[in-house]
This record gives sequence, C-alpha cells and structure tokens, in this order.
Amino acid sequence: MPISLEHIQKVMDEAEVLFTEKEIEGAIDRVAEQINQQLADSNPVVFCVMNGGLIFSGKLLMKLTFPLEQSYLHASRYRNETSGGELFWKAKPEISLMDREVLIVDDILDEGHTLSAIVDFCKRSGASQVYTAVLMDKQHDRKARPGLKADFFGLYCADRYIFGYGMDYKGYWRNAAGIYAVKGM
Ligand SMILES: O=P(O)(O)OC[C@H]1O[C@H](OP(=O)(O)OP(=O)(O)O)[C@H](O)[C@@H]1O
Ligand SMILES: Nc1nc2[nH]cnc2c(=O)[nH]1
Repeated sequence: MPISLEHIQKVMDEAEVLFTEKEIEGAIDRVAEQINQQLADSNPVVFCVMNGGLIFSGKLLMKLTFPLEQSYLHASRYRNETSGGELFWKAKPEISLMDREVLIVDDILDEGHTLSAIVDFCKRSGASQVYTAVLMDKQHDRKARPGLKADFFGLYCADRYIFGYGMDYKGYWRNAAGIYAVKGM
C-alpha cells in the first residue's frame, strides 16, 4: 500500500522528542574529539554507511582535523521497513582496503547485524584495523553478540523506533533536526 503523506505528517506530529539538535551536536563534538585523539596518525579511509549515516558522517567529518580519505558504502537490512531482515549490499566499497585503517560511520547500532557484517567485510578485504562510529546506541539485550559496542558513539537511546538526523520513518524524516521516537513503537 502506498504511504500517505498524511500518515507521515501524523507520525511527526505525535512523535516524542528524545534529543534536541543542541544535544545531538554536543554528542557529535564529543565523538569527533575522541576520534581526533585516537586516529590522527592513522591515515584512515572513512566510510559513510548510506543512507542513514549521511548526516552524522557529514557533520562528523568537518570536525575531524587530520588527513583522511572519505568514501561510502550502502548495505541495508531494513529497506525502509521498521524491522530488520537480511543484509542487502547495494554498493560495496570501491576504494582498496588492503592494509588500510578504516572507520565506518553509521547512524545507529540497534541489533548490530549491519555493522558487524560491514566490519567482517572490511577485514576480509584486507583492512589492517576497522573502527566504528555511530551516533546512537539503542539499549536492549538483542545485540548480535552480547556486549556489542561501537568504538565511538554519541548517545544511548531507549528501545524505541527512532527517526531524524539521517534515520528514517518509512523513508521519510531523515531530514528532521532532532531525534524522535514514533508514538507506540
Ligand atoms: O543494528 P541493526 O539492527 O543492524 O540496524 C542498524 C542499521 O539499520 C539502519 O539501516 P537501514 O537498513 O534501515 O538502511 P538506511 O540506512 O538506508 O535507513 C541503520 O542505518 C543501520 O545501518
Ligand atoms: N530509522 C531507524 N532505523 C533503524 N535501524 C535500526 N533501528 C532503527 C531505528 O530505531 N530507526
């Protein structure tokens, strides 16, 4: 069934604000500071995980103050749905990862299957070290493996379906300048 714009607007009107733009920008500053301290001499290639990682990557990259290369990859498990399925590669990295330090930047670590599969792929492709950075870490006990964490993360969020700052609700509201939870989800 096609999604109605009325429904999309209603979801925003009824959503709960979890984090304001100011709070998120503070978190991005903190993540950037940690990455600047740890990766400054590593000449990394930084991959944005499309689509959700777009806004966090863009904001983060401008705060990194050392030489790096930037690229993107596109792997999706949700494909505009609100529950995850099989990982589907839409674009694998084009740049060689052989003997490179790699930083993967994504919007959210939920169950972590997406990030784990991307990290495994990078290691199999010859990366010497793979780091991960996510804006949000969702709190629950369904992680792909117990204790799974990103190397760098911005904020913890509740076990709700969230959108904004790159994260979508059915393909919409990636542009929302805050992080919102869908009512009832
Ligand atoms: O930790 P997981 O449970 O694997 O979920 C996290 C992934 O889900 C979202 O991607 P999605 O597949 O929705 O694609 P998108 O980035 O295009 O929204 C998000 O951007 C992460 O990549
Ligand atoms: N937009 C969005 N994508 C996700 N992918 C995994 N969890 C989420 C979530 O809560 N929101």
